[in-house]
Amino acid sequence: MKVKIVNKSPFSLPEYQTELSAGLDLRAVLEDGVRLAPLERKLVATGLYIELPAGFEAQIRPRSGMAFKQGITVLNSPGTIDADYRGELKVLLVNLSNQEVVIEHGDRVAQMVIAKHEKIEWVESEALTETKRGEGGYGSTGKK
Ligand SMILES: O=c1ccn([C@H]2C[C@H](O)[C@@H](COP(=O)(O)OP(=O)(O)OP(=O)(O)O)O2)c(=O)[nH]1
Ligand SMILES: [Mg+2]
Repeated sequence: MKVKIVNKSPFSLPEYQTELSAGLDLRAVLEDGVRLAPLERKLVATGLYIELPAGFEAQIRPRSGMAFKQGITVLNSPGTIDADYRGELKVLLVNLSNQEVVIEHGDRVAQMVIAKHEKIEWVESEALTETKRGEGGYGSTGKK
């Protein structure tokens, strides 16, 4: 599928790192590096603007390496980019480690997965179809 993109970043377009990768890595566009104190969050620019077709969204997700090694994750994960959004793609990072973490200009800070989604119409009803599970959840199965 072809997707329109405007690239105002100094970097090349986001790429799949391997042939069958689901995510396109996103690079931070920063004047200077950004410092994140423990539990601090910051919105990081990407310099990218995309135009998704109707019925698609982009999900901004953490990179597992950064999460494991540095405790950096995407606070609103998965971030939702709507098909009608025309603003700059931004990544909301949070530092969940107990140390300050420095993010440098050009670091790959998150990955973006393009996904299909449904658009639904509600059928408002008085009651729902009965099932074996019923209202059970939160570890209800396997209990005696
Ligand atoms: O990680 C993110 C999440 C969102 N957005 C942009 C694209 C998205 O289409 C728009 C709105 O996002 P969302 O619906 O999550 O935010 P909201 O708090 O509900 O704001 P709004 O009232 O503008 O929808 O912000 C980003 O750039 N990065
Ligand atoms: Mg919204």
